[in-house]
Amino acid sequence: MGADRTSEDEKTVSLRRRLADDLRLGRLAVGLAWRASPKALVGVAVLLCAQAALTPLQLVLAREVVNAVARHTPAAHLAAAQSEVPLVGWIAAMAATLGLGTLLEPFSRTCQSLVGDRLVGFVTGELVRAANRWQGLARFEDPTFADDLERVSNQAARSGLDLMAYGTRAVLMAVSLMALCVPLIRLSPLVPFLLAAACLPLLARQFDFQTTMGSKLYLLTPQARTLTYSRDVMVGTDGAADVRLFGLGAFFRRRYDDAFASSVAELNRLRWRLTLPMCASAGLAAAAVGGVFGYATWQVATGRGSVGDLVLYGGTSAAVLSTVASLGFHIGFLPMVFAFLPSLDRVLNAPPDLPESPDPLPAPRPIRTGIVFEDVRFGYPGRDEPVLDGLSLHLRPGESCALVGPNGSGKTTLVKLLLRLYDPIAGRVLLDGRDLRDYDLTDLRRELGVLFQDFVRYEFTAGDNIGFGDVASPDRREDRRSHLLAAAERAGAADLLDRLPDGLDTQLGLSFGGRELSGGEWQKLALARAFARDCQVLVLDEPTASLDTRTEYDIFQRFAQLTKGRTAVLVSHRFSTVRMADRIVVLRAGRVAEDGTHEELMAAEGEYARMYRTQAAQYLDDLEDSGGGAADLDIPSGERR
Ligand SMILES: Nc1ncnc2c1ncn2[C@@H]1O[C@H](COP(=O)(O)OP(=O)(O)OP(=O)(O)O)[C@@H](O)[C@H]1O
Repeated sequence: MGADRTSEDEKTVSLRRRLADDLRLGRLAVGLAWRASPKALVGVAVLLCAQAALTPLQLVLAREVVNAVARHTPAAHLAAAQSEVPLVGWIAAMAATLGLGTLLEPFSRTCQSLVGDRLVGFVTGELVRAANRWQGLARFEDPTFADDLERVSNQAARSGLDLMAYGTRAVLMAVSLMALCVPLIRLSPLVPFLLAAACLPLLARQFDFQTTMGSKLYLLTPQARTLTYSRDVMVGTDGAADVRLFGLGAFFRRRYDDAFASSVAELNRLRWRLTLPMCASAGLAAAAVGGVFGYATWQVATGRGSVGDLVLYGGTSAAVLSTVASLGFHIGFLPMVFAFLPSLDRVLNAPPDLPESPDPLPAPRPIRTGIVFEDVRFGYPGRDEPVLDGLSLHLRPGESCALVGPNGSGKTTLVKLLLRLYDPIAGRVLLDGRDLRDYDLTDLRRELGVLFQDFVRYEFTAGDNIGFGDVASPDRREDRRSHLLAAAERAGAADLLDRLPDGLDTQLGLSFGGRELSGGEWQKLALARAFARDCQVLVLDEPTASLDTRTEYDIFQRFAQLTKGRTAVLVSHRFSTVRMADRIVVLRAGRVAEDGTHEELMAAEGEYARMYRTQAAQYLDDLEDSGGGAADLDIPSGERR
């Protein structure tokens, strides 16, 4: 007995919590709609109320018209009847309500579209605002969060309006159902109850249909994302060449069709499973309405009611049936909206993904003691083994350090920790002796310039592609163009700008009819972007991978000057590039395996020396072909082939 009561109490508490949660989510969604478009939202609510009030009003007016006409039959009295004020008044009122109904419908739809469009724009704005607050990468790489983002973009964005519109309609329909029952009481007090009993199963089935379909759609989000991904591979520019050259079109099409068919088949199975019992319930409700109409006809025929009453009872019963049917749909839609609201909540109210210090320090300027990795351990979520495991390294200010190591040894991961795109699982990354987590992240990032291996090709102007490295101070720089040109010059992109029809103002990329660049040309602009930043730490991940040997050689010649006064971290497999650095660090198994100058590592005859010799031979061949020379590179004869 006591246990039963405890479980009942628990149920009540959990129900209360759910209700409180749903209320909070509802407030969030409607609040967004309100902030997006308050006036139009009020307009929608008023119009919906007016529309809902019209149906019972029209039925009452119809009864009055018919009764007034019936009072004047036979036909000889009709002319007199038409001149009567009440009849004319009823007809005019009836016509007015019909006209108003016709008028309100498009008006109401337009208002809803207006709120809908504004709401989608507003929620997207909020989404971008929220995304800008997330400073790390982990959240963007989490597939569960990606599902939430998909739901917000597709289903949840309009939820505030949907809740408002469907909720208001449902309430008004319930009120109008009650209003419709009033005249039926006159027919017999039992009639509304019998009708309600016969219509309830239909209401329940409609509700069940909507909620079950809503949950299914929610669960199918990962499949929907897979479909979108496959579609993008097939019709997007990224996969266009591969798909054609490897003949992948039919293959992907089949995979897409299969995945699509299996999702749709699941939905259809469910639809049919829910529709058949719904039809049975609808049949029961229709039979009840028919019964009421038959009973009303018998009453009128036996002199216990007017012809107008017959119209009223018949119309009312039919209106009850159609109202119940759409009430089920409207109420059922609400849990479907609620199913997607937690995603909206999780996305818009996601806490900061990287812990923020309550009292953050400004980034040091200048950096005095440098950057220290102190026994750092880091692994990506979902992977058992760590990528970095007990890594320790000191990057001194003003020093350039190259990271080398086999694929997957953690070079890029290390620089991402340095840029605080992730936090270590154990150990610390220190800047001037303080944990990176103690600094104001925005301020810290101002001191970091970066060129990633998979740099972004912005389909904007060439000037934007460079200037995005320095958006913090575009207005302060009066000499912005010369600043961008100087960055381009340092990255070896000056010739490229000369060749572009509008120089810095040339639109790039094919999506908007701009000029397409080669991989190396894009990389030069990305390098210029990194150089455009007035920062103290420069991170260059494979900066010369796509550059021709000549350009790489030029950069090599000026590297010390380009990184002067900055701490530079260089990740590269090209030993010609690696040699530019003051110091070289070899990573293996998540730790520092070798550390020293080029000469020291060559003398140590370790893995670095072996890899360098293998590559130097090939590089020298390339350089001779492009007009450079081994002498320029200062490669001692002992290091050559
Ligand atoms: N975002 C990520 N999520 C999960 N695992 C990742 C992620 N990025 C990298 N990894 C894994 O971490 C390991 C180290 O990757 P990282 O990119 O740091 O290596 P790298 O030394 O820079 O390699 P490369 O020389 O090929 O550029 C790899 O095994 C990779 O699969």
